[in-house]
Amino acid sequence: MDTRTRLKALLVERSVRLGDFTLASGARSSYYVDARRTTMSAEGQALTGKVCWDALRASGLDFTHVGGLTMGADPVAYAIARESFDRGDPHDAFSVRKQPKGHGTGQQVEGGLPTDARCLVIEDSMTSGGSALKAVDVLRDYGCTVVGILTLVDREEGGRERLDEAGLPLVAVFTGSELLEAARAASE
Ligand SMILES: O=P(O)(O)OC[C@H]1O[C@H](OP(=O)(O)OP(=O)(O)O)[C@H](O)[C@@H]1O
Ligand SMILES: O=C(O)c1cc(=O)[nH]c(=O)[nH]1
Repeated sequence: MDTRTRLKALLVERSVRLGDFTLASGARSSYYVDARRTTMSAEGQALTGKVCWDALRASGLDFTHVGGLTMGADPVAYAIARESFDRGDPHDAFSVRKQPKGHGTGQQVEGGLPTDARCLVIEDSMTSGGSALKAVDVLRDYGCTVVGILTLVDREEGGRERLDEAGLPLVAVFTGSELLEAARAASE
């Protein structure tokens, strides 16, 4: 089985839930992708790094660093950074806090991101695109350039259109509908 197929199987098995859920945007949904249950697993870390790194290299996007709004983005970004090192082309990761830290350094961007970085913003699961765009705003205020977005799962609920309007290219590894279809087939 190739790595993308195995990662999809892991997402279907560990992350896709059918039911009634309230989303970050406030919208309701009949399914939820708890990507963390895949991306934080040992096998999921390895697969996420490989599949996302290949997708980014195929995209042609020119970036120096990867990261997004904590916490869903974190294990995806760290897996990509690790994979980039293993492939001999290291790209460091960073995390964007939802709020600046209330003590210590008071930082909102963690990981030692240089202000001349070309950032690739990471999402685990994108719905409205609001979380990705929040990370973009914080990174631009910090001084960085944002060159695009990668999401492990695009739920196809307006995020791509909002990013298009903002002039930001989106790389989506899986769609919500393909995961949902596989989950429904598996439960039959
Ligand atoms: O495209 P959007 O409408 O913004 O929704 C997607 C966001 O929702 C989830 O995060 P959540 O806010 O649940 O927080 P978490 O990452 O801290 O778990 C997910 O990790 C995305 O970041
Ligand atoms: O929109 C969201 O909040 C959301 C949807 C989803 O499928 N998974 C997730 O972690 N967040």
